[in-house]
Amino acid sequence: MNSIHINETSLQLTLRCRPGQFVQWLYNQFPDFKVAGFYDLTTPIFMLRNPDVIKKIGVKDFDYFTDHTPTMAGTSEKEVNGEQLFANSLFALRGQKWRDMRATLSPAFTGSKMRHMFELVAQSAKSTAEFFKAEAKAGKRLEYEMKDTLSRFSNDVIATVAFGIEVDSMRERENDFYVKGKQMANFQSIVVLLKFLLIRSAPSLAQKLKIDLIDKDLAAYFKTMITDNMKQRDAHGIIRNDMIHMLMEVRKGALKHQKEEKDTKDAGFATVEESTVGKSNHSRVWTENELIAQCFLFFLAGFETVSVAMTFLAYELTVNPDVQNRLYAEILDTEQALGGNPLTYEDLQKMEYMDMVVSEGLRKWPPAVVSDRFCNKDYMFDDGEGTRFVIEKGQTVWIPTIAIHNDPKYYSNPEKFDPERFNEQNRPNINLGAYLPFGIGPRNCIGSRLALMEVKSIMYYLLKDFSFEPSEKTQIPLKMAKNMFAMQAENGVWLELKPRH
Ligand code: HEM
Repeated sequence: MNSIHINETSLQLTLRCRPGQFVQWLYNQFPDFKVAGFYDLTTPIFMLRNPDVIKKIGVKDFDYFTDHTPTMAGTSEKEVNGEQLFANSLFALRGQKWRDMRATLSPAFTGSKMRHMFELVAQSAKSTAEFFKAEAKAGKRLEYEMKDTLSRFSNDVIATVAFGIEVDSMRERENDFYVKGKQMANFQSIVVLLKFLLIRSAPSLAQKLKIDLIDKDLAAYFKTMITDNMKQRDAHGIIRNDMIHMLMEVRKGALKHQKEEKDTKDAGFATVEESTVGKSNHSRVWTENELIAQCFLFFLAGFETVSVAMTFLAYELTVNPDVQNRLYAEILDTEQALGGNPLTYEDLQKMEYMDMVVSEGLRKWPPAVVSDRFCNKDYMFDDGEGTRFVIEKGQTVWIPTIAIHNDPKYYSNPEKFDPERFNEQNRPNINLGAYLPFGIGPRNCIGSRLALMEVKSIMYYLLKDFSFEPSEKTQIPLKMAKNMFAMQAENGVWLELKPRH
């Protein structure tokens, strides 16, 4: 192992750099090493540079690396007070409490639950396409910045799926849910950055002050929405196939994995199989706040990531018209086979080229550029080839997803957008330690099936009626903006939707 000393915190560096570039720069410093170390001032961080090492730490030796680094939450279960939202969310929870929450929520994200939720997602996708059709009919030119446009769609999906309300952010552009949601997801605001730094540098003080990354007033707004919604449903016996319904089932102890549930790759190649942790039993009873905290996380985890995935995919389809045409042909075939019936979750899953295209989009532009793990007991790293050293309890390891996805060692000509990497013949050759859009092991993204369903649905409904074309504002090739948390194009991703009929 070799190491490098960075005289700025990684926070400072990422503020000045483009996030993907920063990770790739670090990764490229040590091309011959499986693990490289760097110091974030005095804190050592181990960067895992090898797919087999990533699988070992992420899956086989998961018990040493169950949690994320406590930069945003207390360091122990006792330190997280019941009222905090982010700290009680699945992403931030630690140890046994995380295991219990994962097992509680896992049955809500299976293929069969997604099948039920599909209608809500498809409704939002259809409504978005209808909006563009109406604009075209009114004689308007359909030139849009896609991040803004598609984040309105992903906002409406989270509103309907996680908060149980219907909003229309394409037509009512400044609706409360969208405006407040955007504020909540804005991790670049100076207040959030200061809170982040305080939690990170003085966790005990942050704990005493009950600091939470989520703003109090915004939290109150969304919390009231959820509790009112639950009361209405209780009072009137309303059942709606969404996350609130699932959480109400959790309260009754009625949400369980179905025995016959098939899991592997059912929603697409990029999904990660749920581990035994997610399928285990526990007897913990959750408070209302602990359950509501999960809806907030679904918003934070699903809003930006899904918008980024869709935006960069739209760009690639625009600059690769041959891929777009082939995908359109598959959409037409699917529509014809439907014979006038509405698209179902199963139909979407059957679209093989769509899955190849989405998998390649997530390879080239992974919305989560890096994943981390926190070592919870001393770990002897041994690659069996002479490299042995201890990763101490309290130290952090990084999985540099974007760098691995763009390393020619694993993907030849990585700059090329080539869905054929994921065709039936090539799929078995992909090392799963080198394809990590939704992370790895038991701590992988619980929402991957929902995310893929969103991306595929919107692409289906938009491409059915419009082609994606470059406009004068399209920046080719794209340049990335200096943005600490998000993958963002410098001038946005502009393109034109041209009506097909
Ligand atoms: C394309 C979209 C998305 C991408 C690329 C993405 C990626 C990720 C990644 C990389 C992780 C960390 C995994 C690890 O460390 O191994 C994660 C965790 C998580 N994601 Fe996603 N995600 C997406 C969409 C969503 C959606 C729609 C939801 C919502 C419901 C969601 C909910 C979560 C949650 C709750 C966690 C924490 C899981 C845990 O700690 O047990 N994500 N996601």
